[in-house]
Amino acid sequence: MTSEGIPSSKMAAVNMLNFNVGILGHVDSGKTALAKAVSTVASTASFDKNPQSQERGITLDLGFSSFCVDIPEHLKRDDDKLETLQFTFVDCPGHASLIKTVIGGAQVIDLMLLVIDVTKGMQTQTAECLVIGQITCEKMIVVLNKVDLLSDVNRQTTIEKMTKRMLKTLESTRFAGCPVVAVAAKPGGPEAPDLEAIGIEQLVDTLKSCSFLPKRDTTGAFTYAVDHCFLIRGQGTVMTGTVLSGSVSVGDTIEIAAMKVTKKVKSMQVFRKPVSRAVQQLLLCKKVDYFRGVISTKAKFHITIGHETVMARVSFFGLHKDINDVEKLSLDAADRFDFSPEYVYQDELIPTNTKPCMDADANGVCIPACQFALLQFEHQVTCPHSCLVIGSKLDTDIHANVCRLAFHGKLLEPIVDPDYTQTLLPKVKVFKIKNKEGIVDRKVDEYTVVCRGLLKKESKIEMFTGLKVKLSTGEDGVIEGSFGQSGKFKVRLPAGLSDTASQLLAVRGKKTKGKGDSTPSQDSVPTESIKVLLTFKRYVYDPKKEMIQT
Ligand SMILES: Nc1nc2c(ncn2[C@@H]2O[C@H](COP(=O)(O)OP(=O)(O)OP(=O)(O)O)[C@@H](O)[C@H]2O)c(=O)[nH]1
Repeated sequence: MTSEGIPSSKMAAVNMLNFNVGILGHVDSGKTALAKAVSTVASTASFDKNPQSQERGITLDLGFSSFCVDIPEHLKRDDDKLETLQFTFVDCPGHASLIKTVIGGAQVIDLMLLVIDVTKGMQTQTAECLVIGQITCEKMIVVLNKVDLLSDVNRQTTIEKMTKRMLKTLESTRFAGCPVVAVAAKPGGPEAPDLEAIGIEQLVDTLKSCSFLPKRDTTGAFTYAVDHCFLIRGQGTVMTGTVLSGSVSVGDTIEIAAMKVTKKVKSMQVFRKPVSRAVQQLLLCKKVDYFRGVISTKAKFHITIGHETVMARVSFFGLHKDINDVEKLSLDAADRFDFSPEYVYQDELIPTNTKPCMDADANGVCIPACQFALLQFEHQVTCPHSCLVIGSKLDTDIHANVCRLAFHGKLLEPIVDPDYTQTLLPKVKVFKIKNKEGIVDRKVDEYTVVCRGLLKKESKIEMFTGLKVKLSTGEDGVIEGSFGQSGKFKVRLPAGLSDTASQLLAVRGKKTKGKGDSTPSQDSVPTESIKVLLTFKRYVYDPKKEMIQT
């Protein structure tokens, strides 16, 4: 197995620093044209080479390309020998239906180029890309493209107006005051193939000054997000992608978890140059979320981890105030959270606030405390430790003009299904405390009563066998097992029935006997019914389907 053209290229030579730049924006804003204008090296899947892309006239998957410059002064360190700065461009699709690919691509970027068609301004997917950028990367440059389409007379004023408008929009985001560069990536459009791009030099200068030393962590298990996979005759299977965590060297054996196979790494390349080692690339951030829909517990969301998007049921459970882990949301969005306060995380009872505790930061932006969530995936997904998790509602109508990204977070602890592997069992204890109430139906003897109304007819009573209950007359009991087929069950009372309970049950017995019916109906139940109360913990995730008594 070889890993050709690994774009985000960790692996570069020791004297080269790789910096990943995502190119995002609304469909047809000119992202691919910009990638082409600014790059000198193309990978296998760049510049819409995919025949389907050419047929449909839109970018369908991620395209990787690069160019190198001398290492800028501000990145030079006395103790290192960095000579070259390589910008790797990740050209993302712009069509609304391809947002999963954009989210996947954006998770490997350090800086985002937000491309805007200067004749159109902010469009729906521009806004969505801005949200993705806020979640995934640290810096942004706005690129106003197609300035050649503006008349000579109005060009400068239109660029200035659009720049002001963009900076106003970005004021409340982490990209406030970011650079705005005007370009024409492909002046004249498709009809003028030979015209030289305008403004690229200024863009390159801005890129150089905005570059920084990205955080790279080579520790932890090796996890690789594959974006393309194909066969090369004589070489075998080639996978291109990005290292999300850990590192890998030629000769290492890697596991492809989804296929349950292991393979040996034969060779690796970055933009066709052989390398011997690859390390992690991902930068983890948490940003503003503008989702306007309802985020309710137990609802299903599309969850994206790396390049994979899987449906999962999301259970929110409690609040935790940790200033380092704070997420900013508008009050409007935060108010729509449906919190379930009774959950417990690792034996610690979570505060029972029903609304997030609100703080305001220096700018008056409301900051709700962090929210724990349990994700139950519909099928297995490979998750690197502490990876970025983005939840979205991708079934929303793409013409609805709304943001589909709902929430984001960091993976805290994986819970592996024991059916898949015996090596890891759930460590996280997430359960809900449940109270159930029924009534004592009749006395069998001094130490046994039959109860009903607590469990449904179809409930598996054996799951409740052995759990402790309490009668409203004070006796403690233990569920012994089912009685008949209608949801009734026997309760054993180790200390026996109290006199009060015996009397109440005797009165009741007489009333029902008079009607000639050995099983009292609901109407014949006297008002003095004895209640049976059960309190237990139910796991939100419980592969063994255990009931745990509080
Ligand atoms: N006039 C003019 N046309 C441009 C410019 N840049 C791109 N175009 C044209 O705009 C159209 C879309 O360009 P692309 O680069 O494919 O746009 P894109 O944003 O990558 O498109 P998707 O990835 O499908 O969203 C093409 O016909 C380009 O020739 C420019 O600077 N000026």
